[in-house]
Amino acid sequence: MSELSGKVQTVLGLVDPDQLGRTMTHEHLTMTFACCYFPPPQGDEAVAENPFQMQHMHWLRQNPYSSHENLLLQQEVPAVRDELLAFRKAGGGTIVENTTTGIDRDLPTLKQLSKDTGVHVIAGAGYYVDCTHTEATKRMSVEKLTDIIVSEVLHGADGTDIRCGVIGEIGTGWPITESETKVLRATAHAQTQLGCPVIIHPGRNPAAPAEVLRILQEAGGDISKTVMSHLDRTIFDDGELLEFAKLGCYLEYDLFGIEMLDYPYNLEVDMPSDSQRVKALALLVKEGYGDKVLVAHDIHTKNRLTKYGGHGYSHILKNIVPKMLMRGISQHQVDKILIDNPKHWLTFK
Ligand SMILES: CCC(=O)NCCS(=O)(=O)O
Repeated sequence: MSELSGKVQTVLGLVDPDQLGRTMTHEHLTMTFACCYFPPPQGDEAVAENPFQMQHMHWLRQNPYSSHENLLLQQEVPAVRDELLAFRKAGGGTIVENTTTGIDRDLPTLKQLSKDTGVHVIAGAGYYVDCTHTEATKRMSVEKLTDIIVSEVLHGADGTDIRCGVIGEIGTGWPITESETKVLRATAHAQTQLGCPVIIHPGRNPAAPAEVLRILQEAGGDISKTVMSHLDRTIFDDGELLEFAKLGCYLEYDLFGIEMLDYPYNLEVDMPSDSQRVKALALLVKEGYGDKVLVAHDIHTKNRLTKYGGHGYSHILKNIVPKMLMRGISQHQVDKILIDNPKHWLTFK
């Protein structure tokens, strides 16, 4: 039995799972999203160059990916520190920080933020989507990728001794590329060796989540210890959602706080509102999947920080939980979603 077994691995070391408390399973505290810049609508170029003014806040909420500066969350460490203190005050305990190789993971900063605020932070191993893979990464064998991921968990990542406590978010697009497929296989192999939690960023197509699970399962991955992220922008039909839920992974609604009309990465998608997200959670609970539901905000741009008039990392605790209760999700079930399910997912086998 490894020393990790029965424990959760934070950036400050191993902790007992009961210490985690209310947990956001998909956030970013420091990262760059420059890889996903999307040009502004014609005529909006000047606003896009200088969006952080009160009169542009609505524009920024609708076009968050069309301002270069908005994509540089790593410039906001002091504001994020304040946010984490507020998160603790609101009853939060733990953040799973999903930044992986390709979007500027910064482990020393995560460690410092955890020390400064008392919030447990769990860092992610592995690789983001194909367009961030270097040529060297694309040339690696599955075995080499597996060794790197295992080492990030056992010994530390990015030349530090700070260890990751989950694999992911592992980035995939649609269709899934050859390099992403290799990373998925390596993820499954590493998970088999480590007995660790895995979290996936699926492509923007309703078929993408199941295809990722198929690849992981074929490579020996443990689906029951795997989270499928971003279901809010991926599966819209209730019947399809319940079919997907049968596959046995954790089901994550992690874009709470994002309310936008046109989702630039897939204009076919109608991004749901927070009320619609709560409705999806209520459906999953009613249909017996309450042990599998997880929630988060996936903050990855500056405008979502309270410093810039955004909802911040405490939005779920302060605003969404009351809404969940109002829509018939019991307090017991809310506690499962915020405390028990994250704890079971994050504990090493
Ligand atoms: C790195 C953050 C991330 O990938 N977030 C998901 C954004 S979206 O694909 O849901 O638009």
